[in-house]
Amino acid sequence: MTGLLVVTAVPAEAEAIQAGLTDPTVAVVPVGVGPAVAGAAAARLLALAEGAGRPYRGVVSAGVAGGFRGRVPVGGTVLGTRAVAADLGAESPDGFIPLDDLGMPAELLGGGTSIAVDPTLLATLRAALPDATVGPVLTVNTVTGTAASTEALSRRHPDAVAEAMEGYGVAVAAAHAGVPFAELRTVSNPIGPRDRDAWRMREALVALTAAASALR
Ligand SMILES: O=C(O)c1cccc(C(=O)CC[C@H]2O[C@@H](n3cnc4c(=O)[nH]cnc43)[C@H](O)[C@@H]2O)c1
Repeated sequence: MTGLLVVTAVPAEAEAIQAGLTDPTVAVVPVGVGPAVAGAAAARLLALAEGAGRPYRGVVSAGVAGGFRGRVPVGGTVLGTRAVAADLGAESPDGFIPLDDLGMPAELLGGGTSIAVDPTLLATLRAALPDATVGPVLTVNTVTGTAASTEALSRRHPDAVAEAMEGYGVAVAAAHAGVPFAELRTVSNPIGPRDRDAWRMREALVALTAAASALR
């Protein structure tokens, strides 16, 4: 059994985590932006490790995220309880319909559009990061950038704390491989009308380095 696999979207996130790691068995790999590429890459890494007889004991989707105002501050740390595919479904004049509600056979939905993180992995991370905000993390294909879509997303997911673009893809890969999954994020920007000046990437990367010692 090897250590944890931590997948990030971009190298800057991987480097920030690497800088704060205390456990040498943790592997950190940048795999790309978005749920499709992150899920495909994570699935391959998990399968290669399993095939080599050294399966990872868990996989963590980590990196920066947008935070829902009033739920988590910019610079704050988030631990996901569920990875939610927030835009996987259909639009209708009456609003968004999640894929689970569209009558798909259950076996074609993998873990559904909301996948719970592993409780043991989450408990370990919570113990090491007691100040982290804990709650569902949405996975989106498009960064939310208008007041209307922020309001709609917030109404549909009143308990969600953050949105990012990879968690659900990695969670599906983990579920297929039978490997525990978790999500660790630090907040680079508030979710809302697009305002690049409000992004605090450096602050979020520093927070990622500080949180990295929890990955063990
Ligand atoms: O809009 C831009 O100009 C822009 C410039 C650089 C990067 C981006 C991104 O969209 C980065 C997405 C990347 O970071 C995560 N992330 C961070 N904040 C959010 C968010 O509010 N909503 C969704 N994803 C976010 C995400 O996981 C990606 O890996 C944009």
